[in-house]
Amino acid sequence: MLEIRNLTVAIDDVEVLADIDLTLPEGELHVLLGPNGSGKSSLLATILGLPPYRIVAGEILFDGAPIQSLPLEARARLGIGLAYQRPPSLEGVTLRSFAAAIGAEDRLETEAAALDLTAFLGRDMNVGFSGGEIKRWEVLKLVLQDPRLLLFDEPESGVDLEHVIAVGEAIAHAVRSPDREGRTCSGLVITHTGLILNHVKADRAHIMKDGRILHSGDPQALFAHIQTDGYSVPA
Ligand SMILES: Nc1ncnc2c1ncn2[C@@H]1O[C@H](COP(=O)(O)OP(=O)(O)OP(=O)(O)O)[C@@H](O)[C@H]1O
Repeated sequence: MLEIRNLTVAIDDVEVLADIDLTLPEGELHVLLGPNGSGKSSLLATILGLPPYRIVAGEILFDGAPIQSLPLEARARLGIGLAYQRPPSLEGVTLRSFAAAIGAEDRLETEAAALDLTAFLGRDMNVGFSGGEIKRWEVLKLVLQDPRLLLFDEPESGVDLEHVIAVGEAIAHAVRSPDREGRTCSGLVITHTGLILNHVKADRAHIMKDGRILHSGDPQALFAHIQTDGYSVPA
């Protein structure tokens, strides 16, 4: 579904990603691991086409076609969606009105209940939400958008241990179920804590460092390696 080849990306003249190669097949869920500032969020933002990231070299293929020249809106229409690390507040837009605006009212109650957000549906987006509530709504928002390629930037950070289960199950369900047109989805999830790995059966993990993919392999094995030996290449 997603193929990234030799991707180098800069902000102004500063390189933030270098020679990234990553293949995410249809139906798979991969995780990105790596220290602060290693380029994980930059990679997700570049896939979606967010500013200020500038592709210096390489290409991003979605369903075999290059998308790096397409504007963000066109990539979203192709079915690429991102749950942001730090989403903004939006006064005057309730969760219910957002769901109506994207034609997802029919699924709102069920999906909101799964993430324990039923009581929030009349509130303005993220206004006065706690840190964990913001992250749960961010996951729900992406689920409601029903993308084919789901990108999650630290979806469980700040989420309490009970609700991490709900977040993990919502991600697993969204990635492993077909979209509304019956097409297979894929997911890419950034995690520091690894908690999400207990609830999402990830197919592959990639360790990023200094803007590069250092190593790829089995998610549980790589996470265990990081806990003992840090972000290094396993022997
Ligand atoms: N808009 C920007 N302007 C300047 N520098 C930026 C910008 N966005 C990212 N960077 C820099 O690019 C590097 C990679 O940042 P990025 O957010 O991708 O890291 P990350 O791996 O997601 O980190 P974390 O785990 O802390 O979220 C960092 O050094 C960061 O300061």
